[in-house]
Amino acid sequence: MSFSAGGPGRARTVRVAPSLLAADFARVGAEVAAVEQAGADWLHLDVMDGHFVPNLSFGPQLIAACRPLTGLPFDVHLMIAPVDPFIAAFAEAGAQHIHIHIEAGPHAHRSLQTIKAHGVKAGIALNPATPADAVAEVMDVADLILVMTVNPGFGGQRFITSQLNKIERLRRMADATGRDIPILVDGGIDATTGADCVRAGADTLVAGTSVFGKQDYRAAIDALRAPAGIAAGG
Ligand SMILES: O=C(CO)[C@H](O)[C@H](O)COP(=O)(O)O
Repeated sequence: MSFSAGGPGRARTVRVAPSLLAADFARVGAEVAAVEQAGADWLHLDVMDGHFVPNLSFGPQLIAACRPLTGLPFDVHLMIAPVDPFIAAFAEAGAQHIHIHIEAGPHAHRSLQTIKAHGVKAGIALNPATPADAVAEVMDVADLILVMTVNPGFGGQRFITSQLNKIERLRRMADATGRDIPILVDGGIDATTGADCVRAGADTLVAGTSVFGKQDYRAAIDALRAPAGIAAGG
């Protein structure tokens, strides 16, 4: 079946953003280069603090070390609280996008403004238990929306189907702004769940296991894009 990404009546480009969390950390530079060669659109970088989420990953030093290795936009997902003291460090490390969680508080609107003041696109992320309406009052400053389709903290989890309705609602809210606001989905994304998300209104598929867990990264990225029948994004 072929369909337009981004919901009914809207033709959008589908992007694939491999999540470095699932890469071989002993070969991180080579992994970054490999997904760029394989046709990734963005590189997704998951930062975890062991407090906002029950896991640790990496910080701005690793992101800065990867920055010279690739031309891919760095899509940095901060699963940390508090967030404000660290925004400058991630901007300076070379992020093109920084997502913060609406649940991380306490002043998400200010945090998004701070990200933008650094010349970086500001994304708002929602956990699965958080309703779409929770981000209504930050839509004026959000450049991107990141819908967690698993509970954050770990790769390799099962996609939570109830998030599809939320993606539809968020697509309507994003379109109502009159601005082009990408909607990312993150967690348990493969060719099947990714296609469901694109039908619901998402346009950017964050994928860890379904890219780095495969032998052939190009085939994996192509398989994620294929159900939408749409070419690589910008
Ligand atoms: O944010 C994340 C976890 O908090 C990861 O980006 C996400 O889980 C992707 O991993 P996978 O595709 O393996 O589910």
